[in-house]
Formats: sequence, C-alpha cells, structure tokens
Amino acid sequence: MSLLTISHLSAGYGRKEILHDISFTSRPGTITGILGANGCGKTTLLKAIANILPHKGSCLLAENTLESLSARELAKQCGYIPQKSGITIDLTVLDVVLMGYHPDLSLLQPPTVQMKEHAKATLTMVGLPDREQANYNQLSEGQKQLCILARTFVGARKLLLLDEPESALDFRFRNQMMQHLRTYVTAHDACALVTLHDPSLALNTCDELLVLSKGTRSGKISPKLTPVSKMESLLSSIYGTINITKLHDKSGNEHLVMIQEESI
Ligand SMILES: Nc1ncnc2c1ncn2[C@@H]1O[C@H](COP(=O)(O)OP(=O)(O)OP(=O)(O)O)[C@@H](O)[C@H]1O
Repeated sequence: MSLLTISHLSAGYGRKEILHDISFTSRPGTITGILGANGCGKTTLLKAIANILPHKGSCLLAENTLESLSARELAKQCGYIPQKSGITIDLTVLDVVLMGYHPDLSLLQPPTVQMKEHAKATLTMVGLPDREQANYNQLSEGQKQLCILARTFVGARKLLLLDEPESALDFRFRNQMMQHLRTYVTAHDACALVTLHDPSLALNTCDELLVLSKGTRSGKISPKLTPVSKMESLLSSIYGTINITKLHDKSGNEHLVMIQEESI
C-alpha cells in the first residue's frame, strides 16, 4: 500500500516547465533516493511536493491532498530540508532543533521540557552531543547539516523531503545519516524522498531510486531486486558508462559499488 502518491506532476519557474509529468509512489517505512544529473530537476521536484512551487498534478499523502492543506497543516505532515538552511541570525543549536516543533505550537507558545529533552537526545543521536548551546552559525557545514537533520527528526512528520542532506558530511557521517533516516522511517511508518549525488550510497541505503533525466522520469530502481544490467543501463543515462559491482564486507553483507568504466 502506498503512503505517498505523486500523479502527473509538472512544475517550473515562470513559463519554463522543468519537470514533465512525473508519477511515482512510495510505501510507508521506505527511503526513495532521487538521482539525476545537475540541473535535471531534483530540487524542483522536492519543492513542488512541498508546495513551495506552483505545479500541475497532485501529491497525495495517506488521505491528504497536500495541495489542499494550509501551510501549518502541511508543515505538520511534511518536513523539508533545503540545500541551504537559510539561517543567518545567531541562534543556539538547541533553538534551531526546537524549530522542528513550530507547526505543533501556537504563536509565542514555548517548547515543553519534554520537547527540549527530546531535542537534546536527538542532537546526541545524530552526532552533536554537548553542542546544544553552541552558535549554529559557528558550526562547520557538516555539523549544520546534522543539526538540521535533528530539527527534521523531532517533528515526527509522515513525509520527509531532504535535498542533498549528505553533501557536507564525511564518509562515516553520510552512512550514519542514512542509518538514522532508516530508523526514523521505520519507527514512524513514514517515507523519505532524498536527493543524492553519491550513487553508491544511494544504491546501498535506499529502498528505491527514482531516476530523472531532463525533467522526466527515466525509470525506477529497486537496488535489491532490479538486475544489475538494468541498473547500469538506467544509471548510464546520468553518469556515462558505468559498472556496478557486488562486494561483500567482512560480515558477509553485500554492497553495490558503482565505478566509471572509462575516463571522461
Ligand atoms: N529559481 C529559479 N528560477 C528559474 N530557473 C530555476 C530556478 N531554480 C532552478 N532553476 C532551473 O531549473 C532547472 C532544474 O534545477 P534544479 O535545482 O531542480 O536541479 P537539480 O537537479 O536539483 O540540480 P543540482 O543537482 O545541481 O542541485 C535548472 O535548469 C535550473 O537552472
């Protein structure tokens, strides 16, 4: 059964259409990676689903048509992480995380003690223990991404839209971030759409991959089910001639690794 149903979505800027007739579904408890070349429309897709961009088509989350919700109701259903947080004023890390509760609080209502404790625990979980009183703007870019991730997690929304949440994270934190996301979608029966630029990370941590090419859907991959030859063919449309190889770690778990077949 689907939690999210995107039907015939088209969107763009002004008169220029960027996304053309995109349809797909996501099940509860799953992570869908969105892959595509620079400028193909990944961010535009997330913005349209988050209702930041006017669009044609519809986005259904469980029984809610997202386009018909008020901004507050939408924020209660859907957490959106843009590429840049846009936070320029001085705020503590804890205050930034507590912003994740805003849709649940009335104007000027302060967060509860329980919310603060949960926010601190979430900061520790994502890898920022003891940093709650630090100035958000004095964190490294990677630490900022972890802080914004914590902000997204505390809200317990059914749909998470994450735009390159791993771009400033090192190898270890990238994998951990995807593990935290896995824990989140499982615990909340939620679904996450994540734009990623690391195909190997996407192949090993996402349940499904939506492949975009020039604003159209060129295919969907289920890394555990789709034959390697079909994955290679679809991903070659983005990355050129590539080769996907199966490797096993020391515990015997299978991993997919994508390598470039020829020099560019
Ligand atoms: N605010 C805007 N006004 C006009 N055109 C825009 C705007 N934002 C993006 N575009 C255009 O829309 C197209 C898709 O951009 P988008 O940011 O969705 O791509 P993307 O796949 O997320 O790229 P990247 O991987 O580089 O982040 C690009 O051609 C871009 O120039």
